Amino acid sequence: MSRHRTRTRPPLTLALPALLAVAFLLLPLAGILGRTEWGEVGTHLTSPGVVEALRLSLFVSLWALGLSLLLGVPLAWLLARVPFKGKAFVRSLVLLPMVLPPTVGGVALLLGFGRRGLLGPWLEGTFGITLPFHTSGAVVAATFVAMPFLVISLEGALGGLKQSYEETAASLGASPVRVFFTVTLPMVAPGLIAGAALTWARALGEFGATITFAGNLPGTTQTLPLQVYLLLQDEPEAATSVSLLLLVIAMAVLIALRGRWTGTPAAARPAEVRATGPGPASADEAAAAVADEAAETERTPAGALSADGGAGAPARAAADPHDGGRWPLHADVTGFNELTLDAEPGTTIAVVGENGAGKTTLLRALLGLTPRAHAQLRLGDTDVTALPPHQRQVAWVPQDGALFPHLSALANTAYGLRARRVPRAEARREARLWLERLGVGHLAARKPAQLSGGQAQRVALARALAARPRLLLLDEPLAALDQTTRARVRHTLRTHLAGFGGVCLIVTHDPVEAVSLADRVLVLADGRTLQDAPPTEVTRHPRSPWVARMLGRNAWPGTASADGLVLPTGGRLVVAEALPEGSQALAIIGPEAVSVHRDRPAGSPRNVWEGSVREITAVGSRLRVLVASAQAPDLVAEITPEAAAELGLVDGSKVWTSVKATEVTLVEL
Ligand SMILES: Nc1ncnc2c1ncn2[C@@H]1O[C@H](COP(=O)(O)OP(=O)(O)OP(=O)(O)O)[C@@H](O)[C@H]1O
Repeated sequence: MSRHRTRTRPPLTLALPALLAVAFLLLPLAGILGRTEWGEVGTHLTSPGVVEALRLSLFVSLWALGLSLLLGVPLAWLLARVPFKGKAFVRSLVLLPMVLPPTVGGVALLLGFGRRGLLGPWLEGTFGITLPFHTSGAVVAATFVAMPFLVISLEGALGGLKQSYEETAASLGASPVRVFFTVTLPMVAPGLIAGAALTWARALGEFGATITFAGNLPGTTQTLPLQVYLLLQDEPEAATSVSLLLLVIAMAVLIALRGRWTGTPAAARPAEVRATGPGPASADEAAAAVADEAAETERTPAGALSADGGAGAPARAAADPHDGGRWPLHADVTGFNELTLDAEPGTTIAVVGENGAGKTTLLRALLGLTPRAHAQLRLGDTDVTALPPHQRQVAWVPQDGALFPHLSALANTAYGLRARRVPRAEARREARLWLERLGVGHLAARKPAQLSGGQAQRVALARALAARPRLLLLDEPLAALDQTTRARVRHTLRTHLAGFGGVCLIVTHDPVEAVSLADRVLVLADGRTLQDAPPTEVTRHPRSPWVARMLGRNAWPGTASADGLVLPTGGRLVVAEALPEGSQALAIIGPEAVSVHRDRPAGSPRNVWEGSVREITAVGSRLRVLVASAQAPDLVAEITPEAAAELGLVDGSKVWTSVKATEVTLVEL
């Protein structure tokens, strides 16, 4: 869709009333400007009465702002974050002073806090405070009408803030208070500043509630708006000058905010990610990637700068900043996930499974961030089950990295160390070391918005590793990267995970990642373990059609018979090594084991089907041919482009496929 809208002439029926509305709003302002006696403005505004009222107005409005911040910030936080009964009522209560006529507000304040009001006698008896006819009364009146601006603006900003920022900060070791002051508050700052400015401007202009509740005593409660009202009777020119002053202040606030009062935190935008499609989907590619990376690893000593490390990393980057601890993992997870996980220090486990299988829920349970699943978790000798997320030493890299947008790459990376009270200089030095190890040392001063998707991911990883975790959780760490960057970062990741003394869980949908990065593949289905085995075992004997297909294999479920498998369609598959008859099984056929022929093949293969080519796709230097048949499920064959040309294969070609019985592996389900 084009980003440029064609300029169209607005329909007259809309344009006319809209213009009238603008004129309606503009005319009174023009009146003030037109009637101002410009030569006298200085005299009017410096008269003792006006100076006194201005001083009082500033005093009252700043106090009202202070009170609004003190009470309104927690209230906005409560409304945005905590589910509780009666929230709609509280929100209406907050908004009420905005729609209530201010004089009614003043009456209500009198009946609540006045001398004969509900709380007044107690305030007077206990503290000697009498609000009406006192400056404090003017402050209360201004706070009453102005605080809603702060609360709704901040609530909007907090609501728009993705919680993964705060959760990541907690996983890096920051206490809730630290998270609030170092992440939440800076990220909602635009909303907070806008709300505060509007609150102040509203308090400065308050009239009705103040005159009703606090009276109109010069020097005590007579603020500028009240003075304007008085001056209008005796000195209309002076009233115009003071009105002009208030108008200028109000306009200045609005112009400074430029519409930011909607409260959307500008900083909430995650670092731009250059997303591309999912990764290659064949086990061969995975194997090729492993081979490539093994070669790379040979050339790159562990701990040294990676292949993509960026030029000029200093030699000290080769020092190992891992603190040398070894933390085996034991987890019993209950709830949506029902599984037990044991892993030796240094194990990398790829967590795979269909959408909704419970991968993210498992990670969040280990972090202690979800009530949907509970993890009894032991890391090394420490049982961390009862500890809050920030004390578990479980670092989490969510899918989008969740780099704090208001901090530089360096400050992001140092965040976990600072949270653990490492002195600033040392934390920054160690953070720089990690950035260099991950090949992004030269980007230390950049903000996340100035990083590419790949760079941001590496910074996020550096940040997690720098926090000295005992368990590392990576949620699709490479999903957002293009193929080339993905291969590089994968290599970097492997190098650094090799030195990590804890367990690392990587959620992935990419078979290359699962096979090449992990020592074990944990396959989840409905929150439970379907398979937990080394990648080679999962590739050879996948225990679910989904995993098999994810790894690029053909997977046909069926019922074991004496010589092979009976397919649900009624067809048969002959295998060399049969399973006990009647058991449910999965036949795994590598696409390279499927032969494609133009005519029915003669000779040994017993599994022969007639079909037609439905799709031909290129995968690396080979072609994958999808053949549909009436007698068997769809079958993918992998052949060379030369073979395809010889056979004259195009979409729709009639072909025969065959698979030797020895090439089929049956896996009992
Ligand atoms: N907050 C929640 N409340 C209720 N159900 C939820 C919540 N979050 C997730 N679920 C459900 O729990 C199940 C597991 O979700 P989870 O996000 O862990 O799956 P996943 O394996 O990570 O999926 P994906 O690959 O799509 O990210 C899904 O059925 C999902 O709909």
